[in-house]
Amino acid sequence: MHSDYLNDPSDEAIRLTNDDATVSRLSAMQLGYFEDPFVKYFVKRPVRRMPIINRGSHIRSRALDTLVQQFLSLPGPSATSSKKQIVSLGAGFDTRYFMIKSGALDTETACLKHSLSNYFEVDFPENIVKKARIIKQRKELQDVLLQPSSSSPGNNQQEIRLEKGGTELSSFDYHLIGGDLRQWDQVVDRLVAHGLDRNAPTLFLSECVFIYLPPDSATSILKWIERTISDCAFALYEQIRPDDNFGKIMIRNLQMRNIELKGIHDYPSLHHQEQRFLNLGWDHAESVDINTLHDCFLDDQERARIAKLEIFDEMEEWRLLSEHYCVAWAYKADKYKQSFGQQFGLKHKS
Ligand SMILES: C[S@@+](CC[C@H](N)C(=O)[O-])C[C@H]1O[C@@H](n2cnc3c(N)ncnc32)[C@H](O)[C@@H]1O
Repeated sequence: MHSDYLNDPSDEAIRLTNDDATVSRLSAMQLGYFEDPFVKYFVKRPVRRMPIINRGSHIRSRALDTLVQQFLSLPGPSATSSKKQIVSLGAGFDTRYFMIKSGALDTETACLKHSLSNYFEVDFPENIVKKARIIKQRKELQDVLLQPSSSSPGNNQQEIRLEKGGTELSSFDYHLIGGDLRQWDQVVDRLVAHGLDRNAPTLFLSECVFIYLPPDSATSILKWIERTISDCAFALYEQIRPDDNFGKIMIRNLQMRNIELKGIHDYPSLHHQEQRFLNLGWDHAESVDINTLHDCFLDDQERARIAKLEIFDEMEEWRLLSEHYCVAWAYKADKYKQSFGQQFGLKHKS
C-alpha cells in the first residue's frame, strides 16, 4: 500500500471534478444535445454551461457511448455466452450503466443490456458514498437497477446491498466500489470480490480520470489489464497538448483550483496516447481529438442539429479547446478489429 498517497490534500479538489462533469452533462442534456433521464438525480444546483462546453460534453459522451455500444455488440466468448463486463475507473456520477439498462443506448440491431453481465464503477469512497446514497433515495434509479439484464432466470435477485459503511453498493449486475486507483491491488481485490471475471470480455473506461493519477499508477493499471484479462478493450478521454499557449493557460487555470493534470506531460499528444498502450503490449491503439470527432465522426445531420441548439459564435475558442481533448481506444483480441472505434474515421496525428 502506498501510504504517501493517503490524505493528499489535493485529492478533495480531484474528487470535486466529478461535480463539474455531472453539472456539464446536465447542462448539455437540458439544452437538447442528448437525452439522459438520470443525470438530473445527481445534480443539486444546475448551472448552464457555455456553448463550447456543452458541445464538448456531447461529443465526448457520444464517442464513448459509441465505443460502449460497439463493445457490447461484439460476439461473446462462446456460442452459448455473449456476456461482457465493463469497469468504469473514476466513474464519479456517470449514468452510463443506467442508460444501458434502461435501453437508452440500444442500437437498431442490439439490445445492449442482454450482453452485460456486470458493470463495476470505482471511485474514491467519498464519491461512492454520495452516489450510493442518491441511488438508495431514488426509486427511479432503483427500478432500473433491478431490471433483469439477462434472459437467464437465476441471475435476477431483487436486491440492492449497501456494504462497507456505504462505500460499496451492489445488485446482481451493478457494483459501486470505493477505492483509490493509486492502490490498484486493493481495488482489484474488491473487483474480484464483486465478481470480476478475468476470462470475460472486459471494457475499461477512463473518462477524464487517468490524467489525475501519477503516470506510473496509470501505467501499472494498463499493464495489469493487459497481462490479466485476455479479452480486453479500453476507452479513454483526457486532455493533451500542455505545451502551447492554450495548454499552458488550461493547466494554470486548473492549478489555481489545486487540480494538477499529472499525466499530461507524459502523454502530451495523440501519438503518445497510442504509444502508452502499444508499448505495454496492447495489440492496437488509436486516438483522435475532439475536432476530428466533430468533423469526421458526427454526420452532417447531427452537426446541423446541434448547431441550432444555442447561439454558438466562439468558433475559434471551440477549435482550440477541442484540440486539447482526445479520445483514445485500445484492445487486445482480433475480434475488435471489425468495429471497435472504426467509425471515428480519419486519424489525425499530431
Ligand atoms: C472529472 S471526474 C470524471 C467522472 C466520470 N468519469 C465522468 O466522466 O463523468 C474524475 C473522477 O475521477 C475520480 N478519481 C480521480 N483520481 C482517483 C483515484 N486515485 N481513485 C479513485 N477515483 C479517482 C474522481 O474522484 C472523479 O470522480
